[in-house]
Amino acid sequence: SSFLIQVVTIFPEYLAPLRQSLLGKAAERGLVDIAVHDLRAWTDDVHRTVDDAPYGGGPGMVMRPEPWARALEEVRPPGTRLVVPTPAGRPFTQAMAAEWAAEPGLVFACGRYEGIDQRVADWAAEAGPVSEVSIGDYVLAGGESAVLVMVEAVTRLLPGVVGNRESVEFDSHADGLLEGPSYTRPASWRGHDVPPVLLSGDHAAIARWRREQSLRRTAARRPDLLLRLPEGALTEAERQL
Ligand SMILES: Nc1nc2cc(Br)ccc2s1
Repeated sequence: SSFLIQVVTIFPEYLAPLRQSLLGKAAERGLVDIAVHDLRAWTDDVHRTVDDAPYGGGPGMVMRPEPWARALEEVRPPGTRLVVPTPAGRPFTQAMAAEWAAEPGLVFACGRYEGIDQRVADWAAEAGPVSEVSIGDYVLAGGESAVLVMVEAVTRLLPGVVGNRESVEFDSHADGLLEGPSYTRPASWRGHDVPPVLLSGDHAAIARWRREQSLRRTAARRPDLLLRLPEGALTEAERQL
């Protein structure tokens, strides 16, 4: 059965890339179904109003709850996870992507302005899991770009979408560390040579070298990931690196 992705947004054309490339092929092969809905279809005034001034004052506008509730009541199958991208959300992680890929589908609510009336997420939690997540510590103009990112991260984990399962299993972050450097031909290129161990054919030495490169790169770029490693993930020698 195919994984059903639904997106509710006031900029449906922004989600057009979901029909391209990887996702396009997966959709053609019936592995994933994508439906994009325009929130304004559920407004009831002539101006198709989706926003209003914030209670308590403050800058900007807030998205009104009623159009969202009508949209979600119509498109969200009971029990389906609702994902709400927001700069105030929990960090989106590869673990979340893997967890969500094992579910029957997802509904994404794309906020604009200063966000969606909080009661929508509270109300939606009565009918299934709700995940308020951010894709990074920067503020976008809306949730649509975040949805493109999360849809790509989730769908590439669906069985059959990425040809080479190995490349999925050995993803960066799969063992909690960053991927080390990669090389291909030519062995010597503009005065830069491929590390000789990779041409040695000594697979044990290559594995050791790759592990060390991952550790060094993780320590340099993402020391926070090292702190999060489970007990025993690093040998004593590796901790010394
Ligand atoms: N990092 C993120 N920024 C934003 C901004 C808006 Br507006 C909606 C969702 C997100 S996720």
